[in-house]
Amino acid sequence: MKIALIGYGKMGRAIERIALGRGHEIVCRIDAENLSDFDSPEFATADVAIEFTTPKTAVDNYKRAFKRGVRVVSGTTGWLEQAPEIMEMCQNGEGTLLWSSNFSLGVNIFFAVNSYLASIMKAMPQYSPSMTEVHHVHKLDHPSGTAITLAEGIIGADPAVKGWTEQLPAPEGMMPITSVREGEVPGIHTIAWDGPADTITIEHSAKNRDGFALGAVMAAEWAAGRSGWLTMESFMRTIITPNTEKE
Ligand SMILES: NC(=O)C1=CN([C@@H]2O[C@H](COP(=O)(O)OP(=O)(O)OC[C@H]3O[C@@H](n4cnc5c(N)ncnc54)[C@H](OP(=O)(O)O)[C@@H]3O)[C@@H](O)[C@H]2O)C=CC1
Ligand SMILES: O=C(O)C1=N[C@H](C(=O)O)C[C@H](O)C1
Repeated sequence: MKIALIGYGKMGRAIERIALGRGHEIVCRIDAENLSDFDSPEFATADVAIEFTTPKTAVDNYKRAFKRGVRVVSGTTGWLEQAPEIMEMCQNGEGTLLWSSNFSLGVNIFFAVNSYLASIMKAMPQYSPSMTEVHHVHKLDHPSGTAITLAEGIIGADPAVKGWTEQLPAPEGMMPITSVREGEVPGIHTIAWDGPADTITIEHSAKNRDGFALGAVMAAEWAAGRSGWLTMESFMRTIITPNTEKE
């Protein structure tokens, strides 16, 4: 598969290493200094562009790729207020995007465990949830995209949790999310359901960026040949329950 990289930072480089190891070809590397390469013939040959840049640049990058007819797999976080516009473009046939707040297969399993736990806790009003995420000091957004996805999983499964907040103490019915930035931590997400007699805690801790990069390349392999608004849930179903994908 021919891959264009948009963003050649920590994730772009990890993805390049994993993609080459899986036999793919990198046809183009676009970073902040060479945005004109979106117009290059090499970029247009890509089966898929993998985009990991910044909250402020992701949406423009999607639109530039869509104009060249190149589908995008993106993990950039912090741009979701513009998601309805991009989703509509994809649903109208103007582009293809698979976005996920976290491409790690382990985190995607954790998403399912989190929603399942929340669906059980719906019957246990004596427990209330809170979340902490820890990342490296270079991270531009908070809370992390993964924390927002986890919060949405809890809110969708337990009607007693009305929303999430970064405010402490949290208003009644709101789940607090605390963001910690320290050193070079790749990413830790912890959810605690606290009750009067005990606390139930689940946690995902990334050891490095390889899990994110491998998941992004595998998702790109799946996305090549598909079009529209693609989801990580659909891709994960092909791994977890391989013969039941509905499309
Ligand atoms: N979904 C997931 O699984 C994961 C998501 N992420 C997210 O991915 C994003 C990137 O993370 P990471 O690689 O660690 O960040 P880095 O800062 O290491 O890399 C970002 C790169 O994007 C470049 N860049 C900036 N503006 C543009 C632009 N307009 N077009 C192309 N490239 C540009 C930067 O160049 P320069 O430095 O010159 O400005 C930099 O090289 C973040 O939003 C992060 O939260 C991270 C890990 C996993
Ligand atoms: O910025 C990062 O590094 C990460 N960002 C993603 C997020 O915001 O959830 C995913 C991962 O936790 C690493």
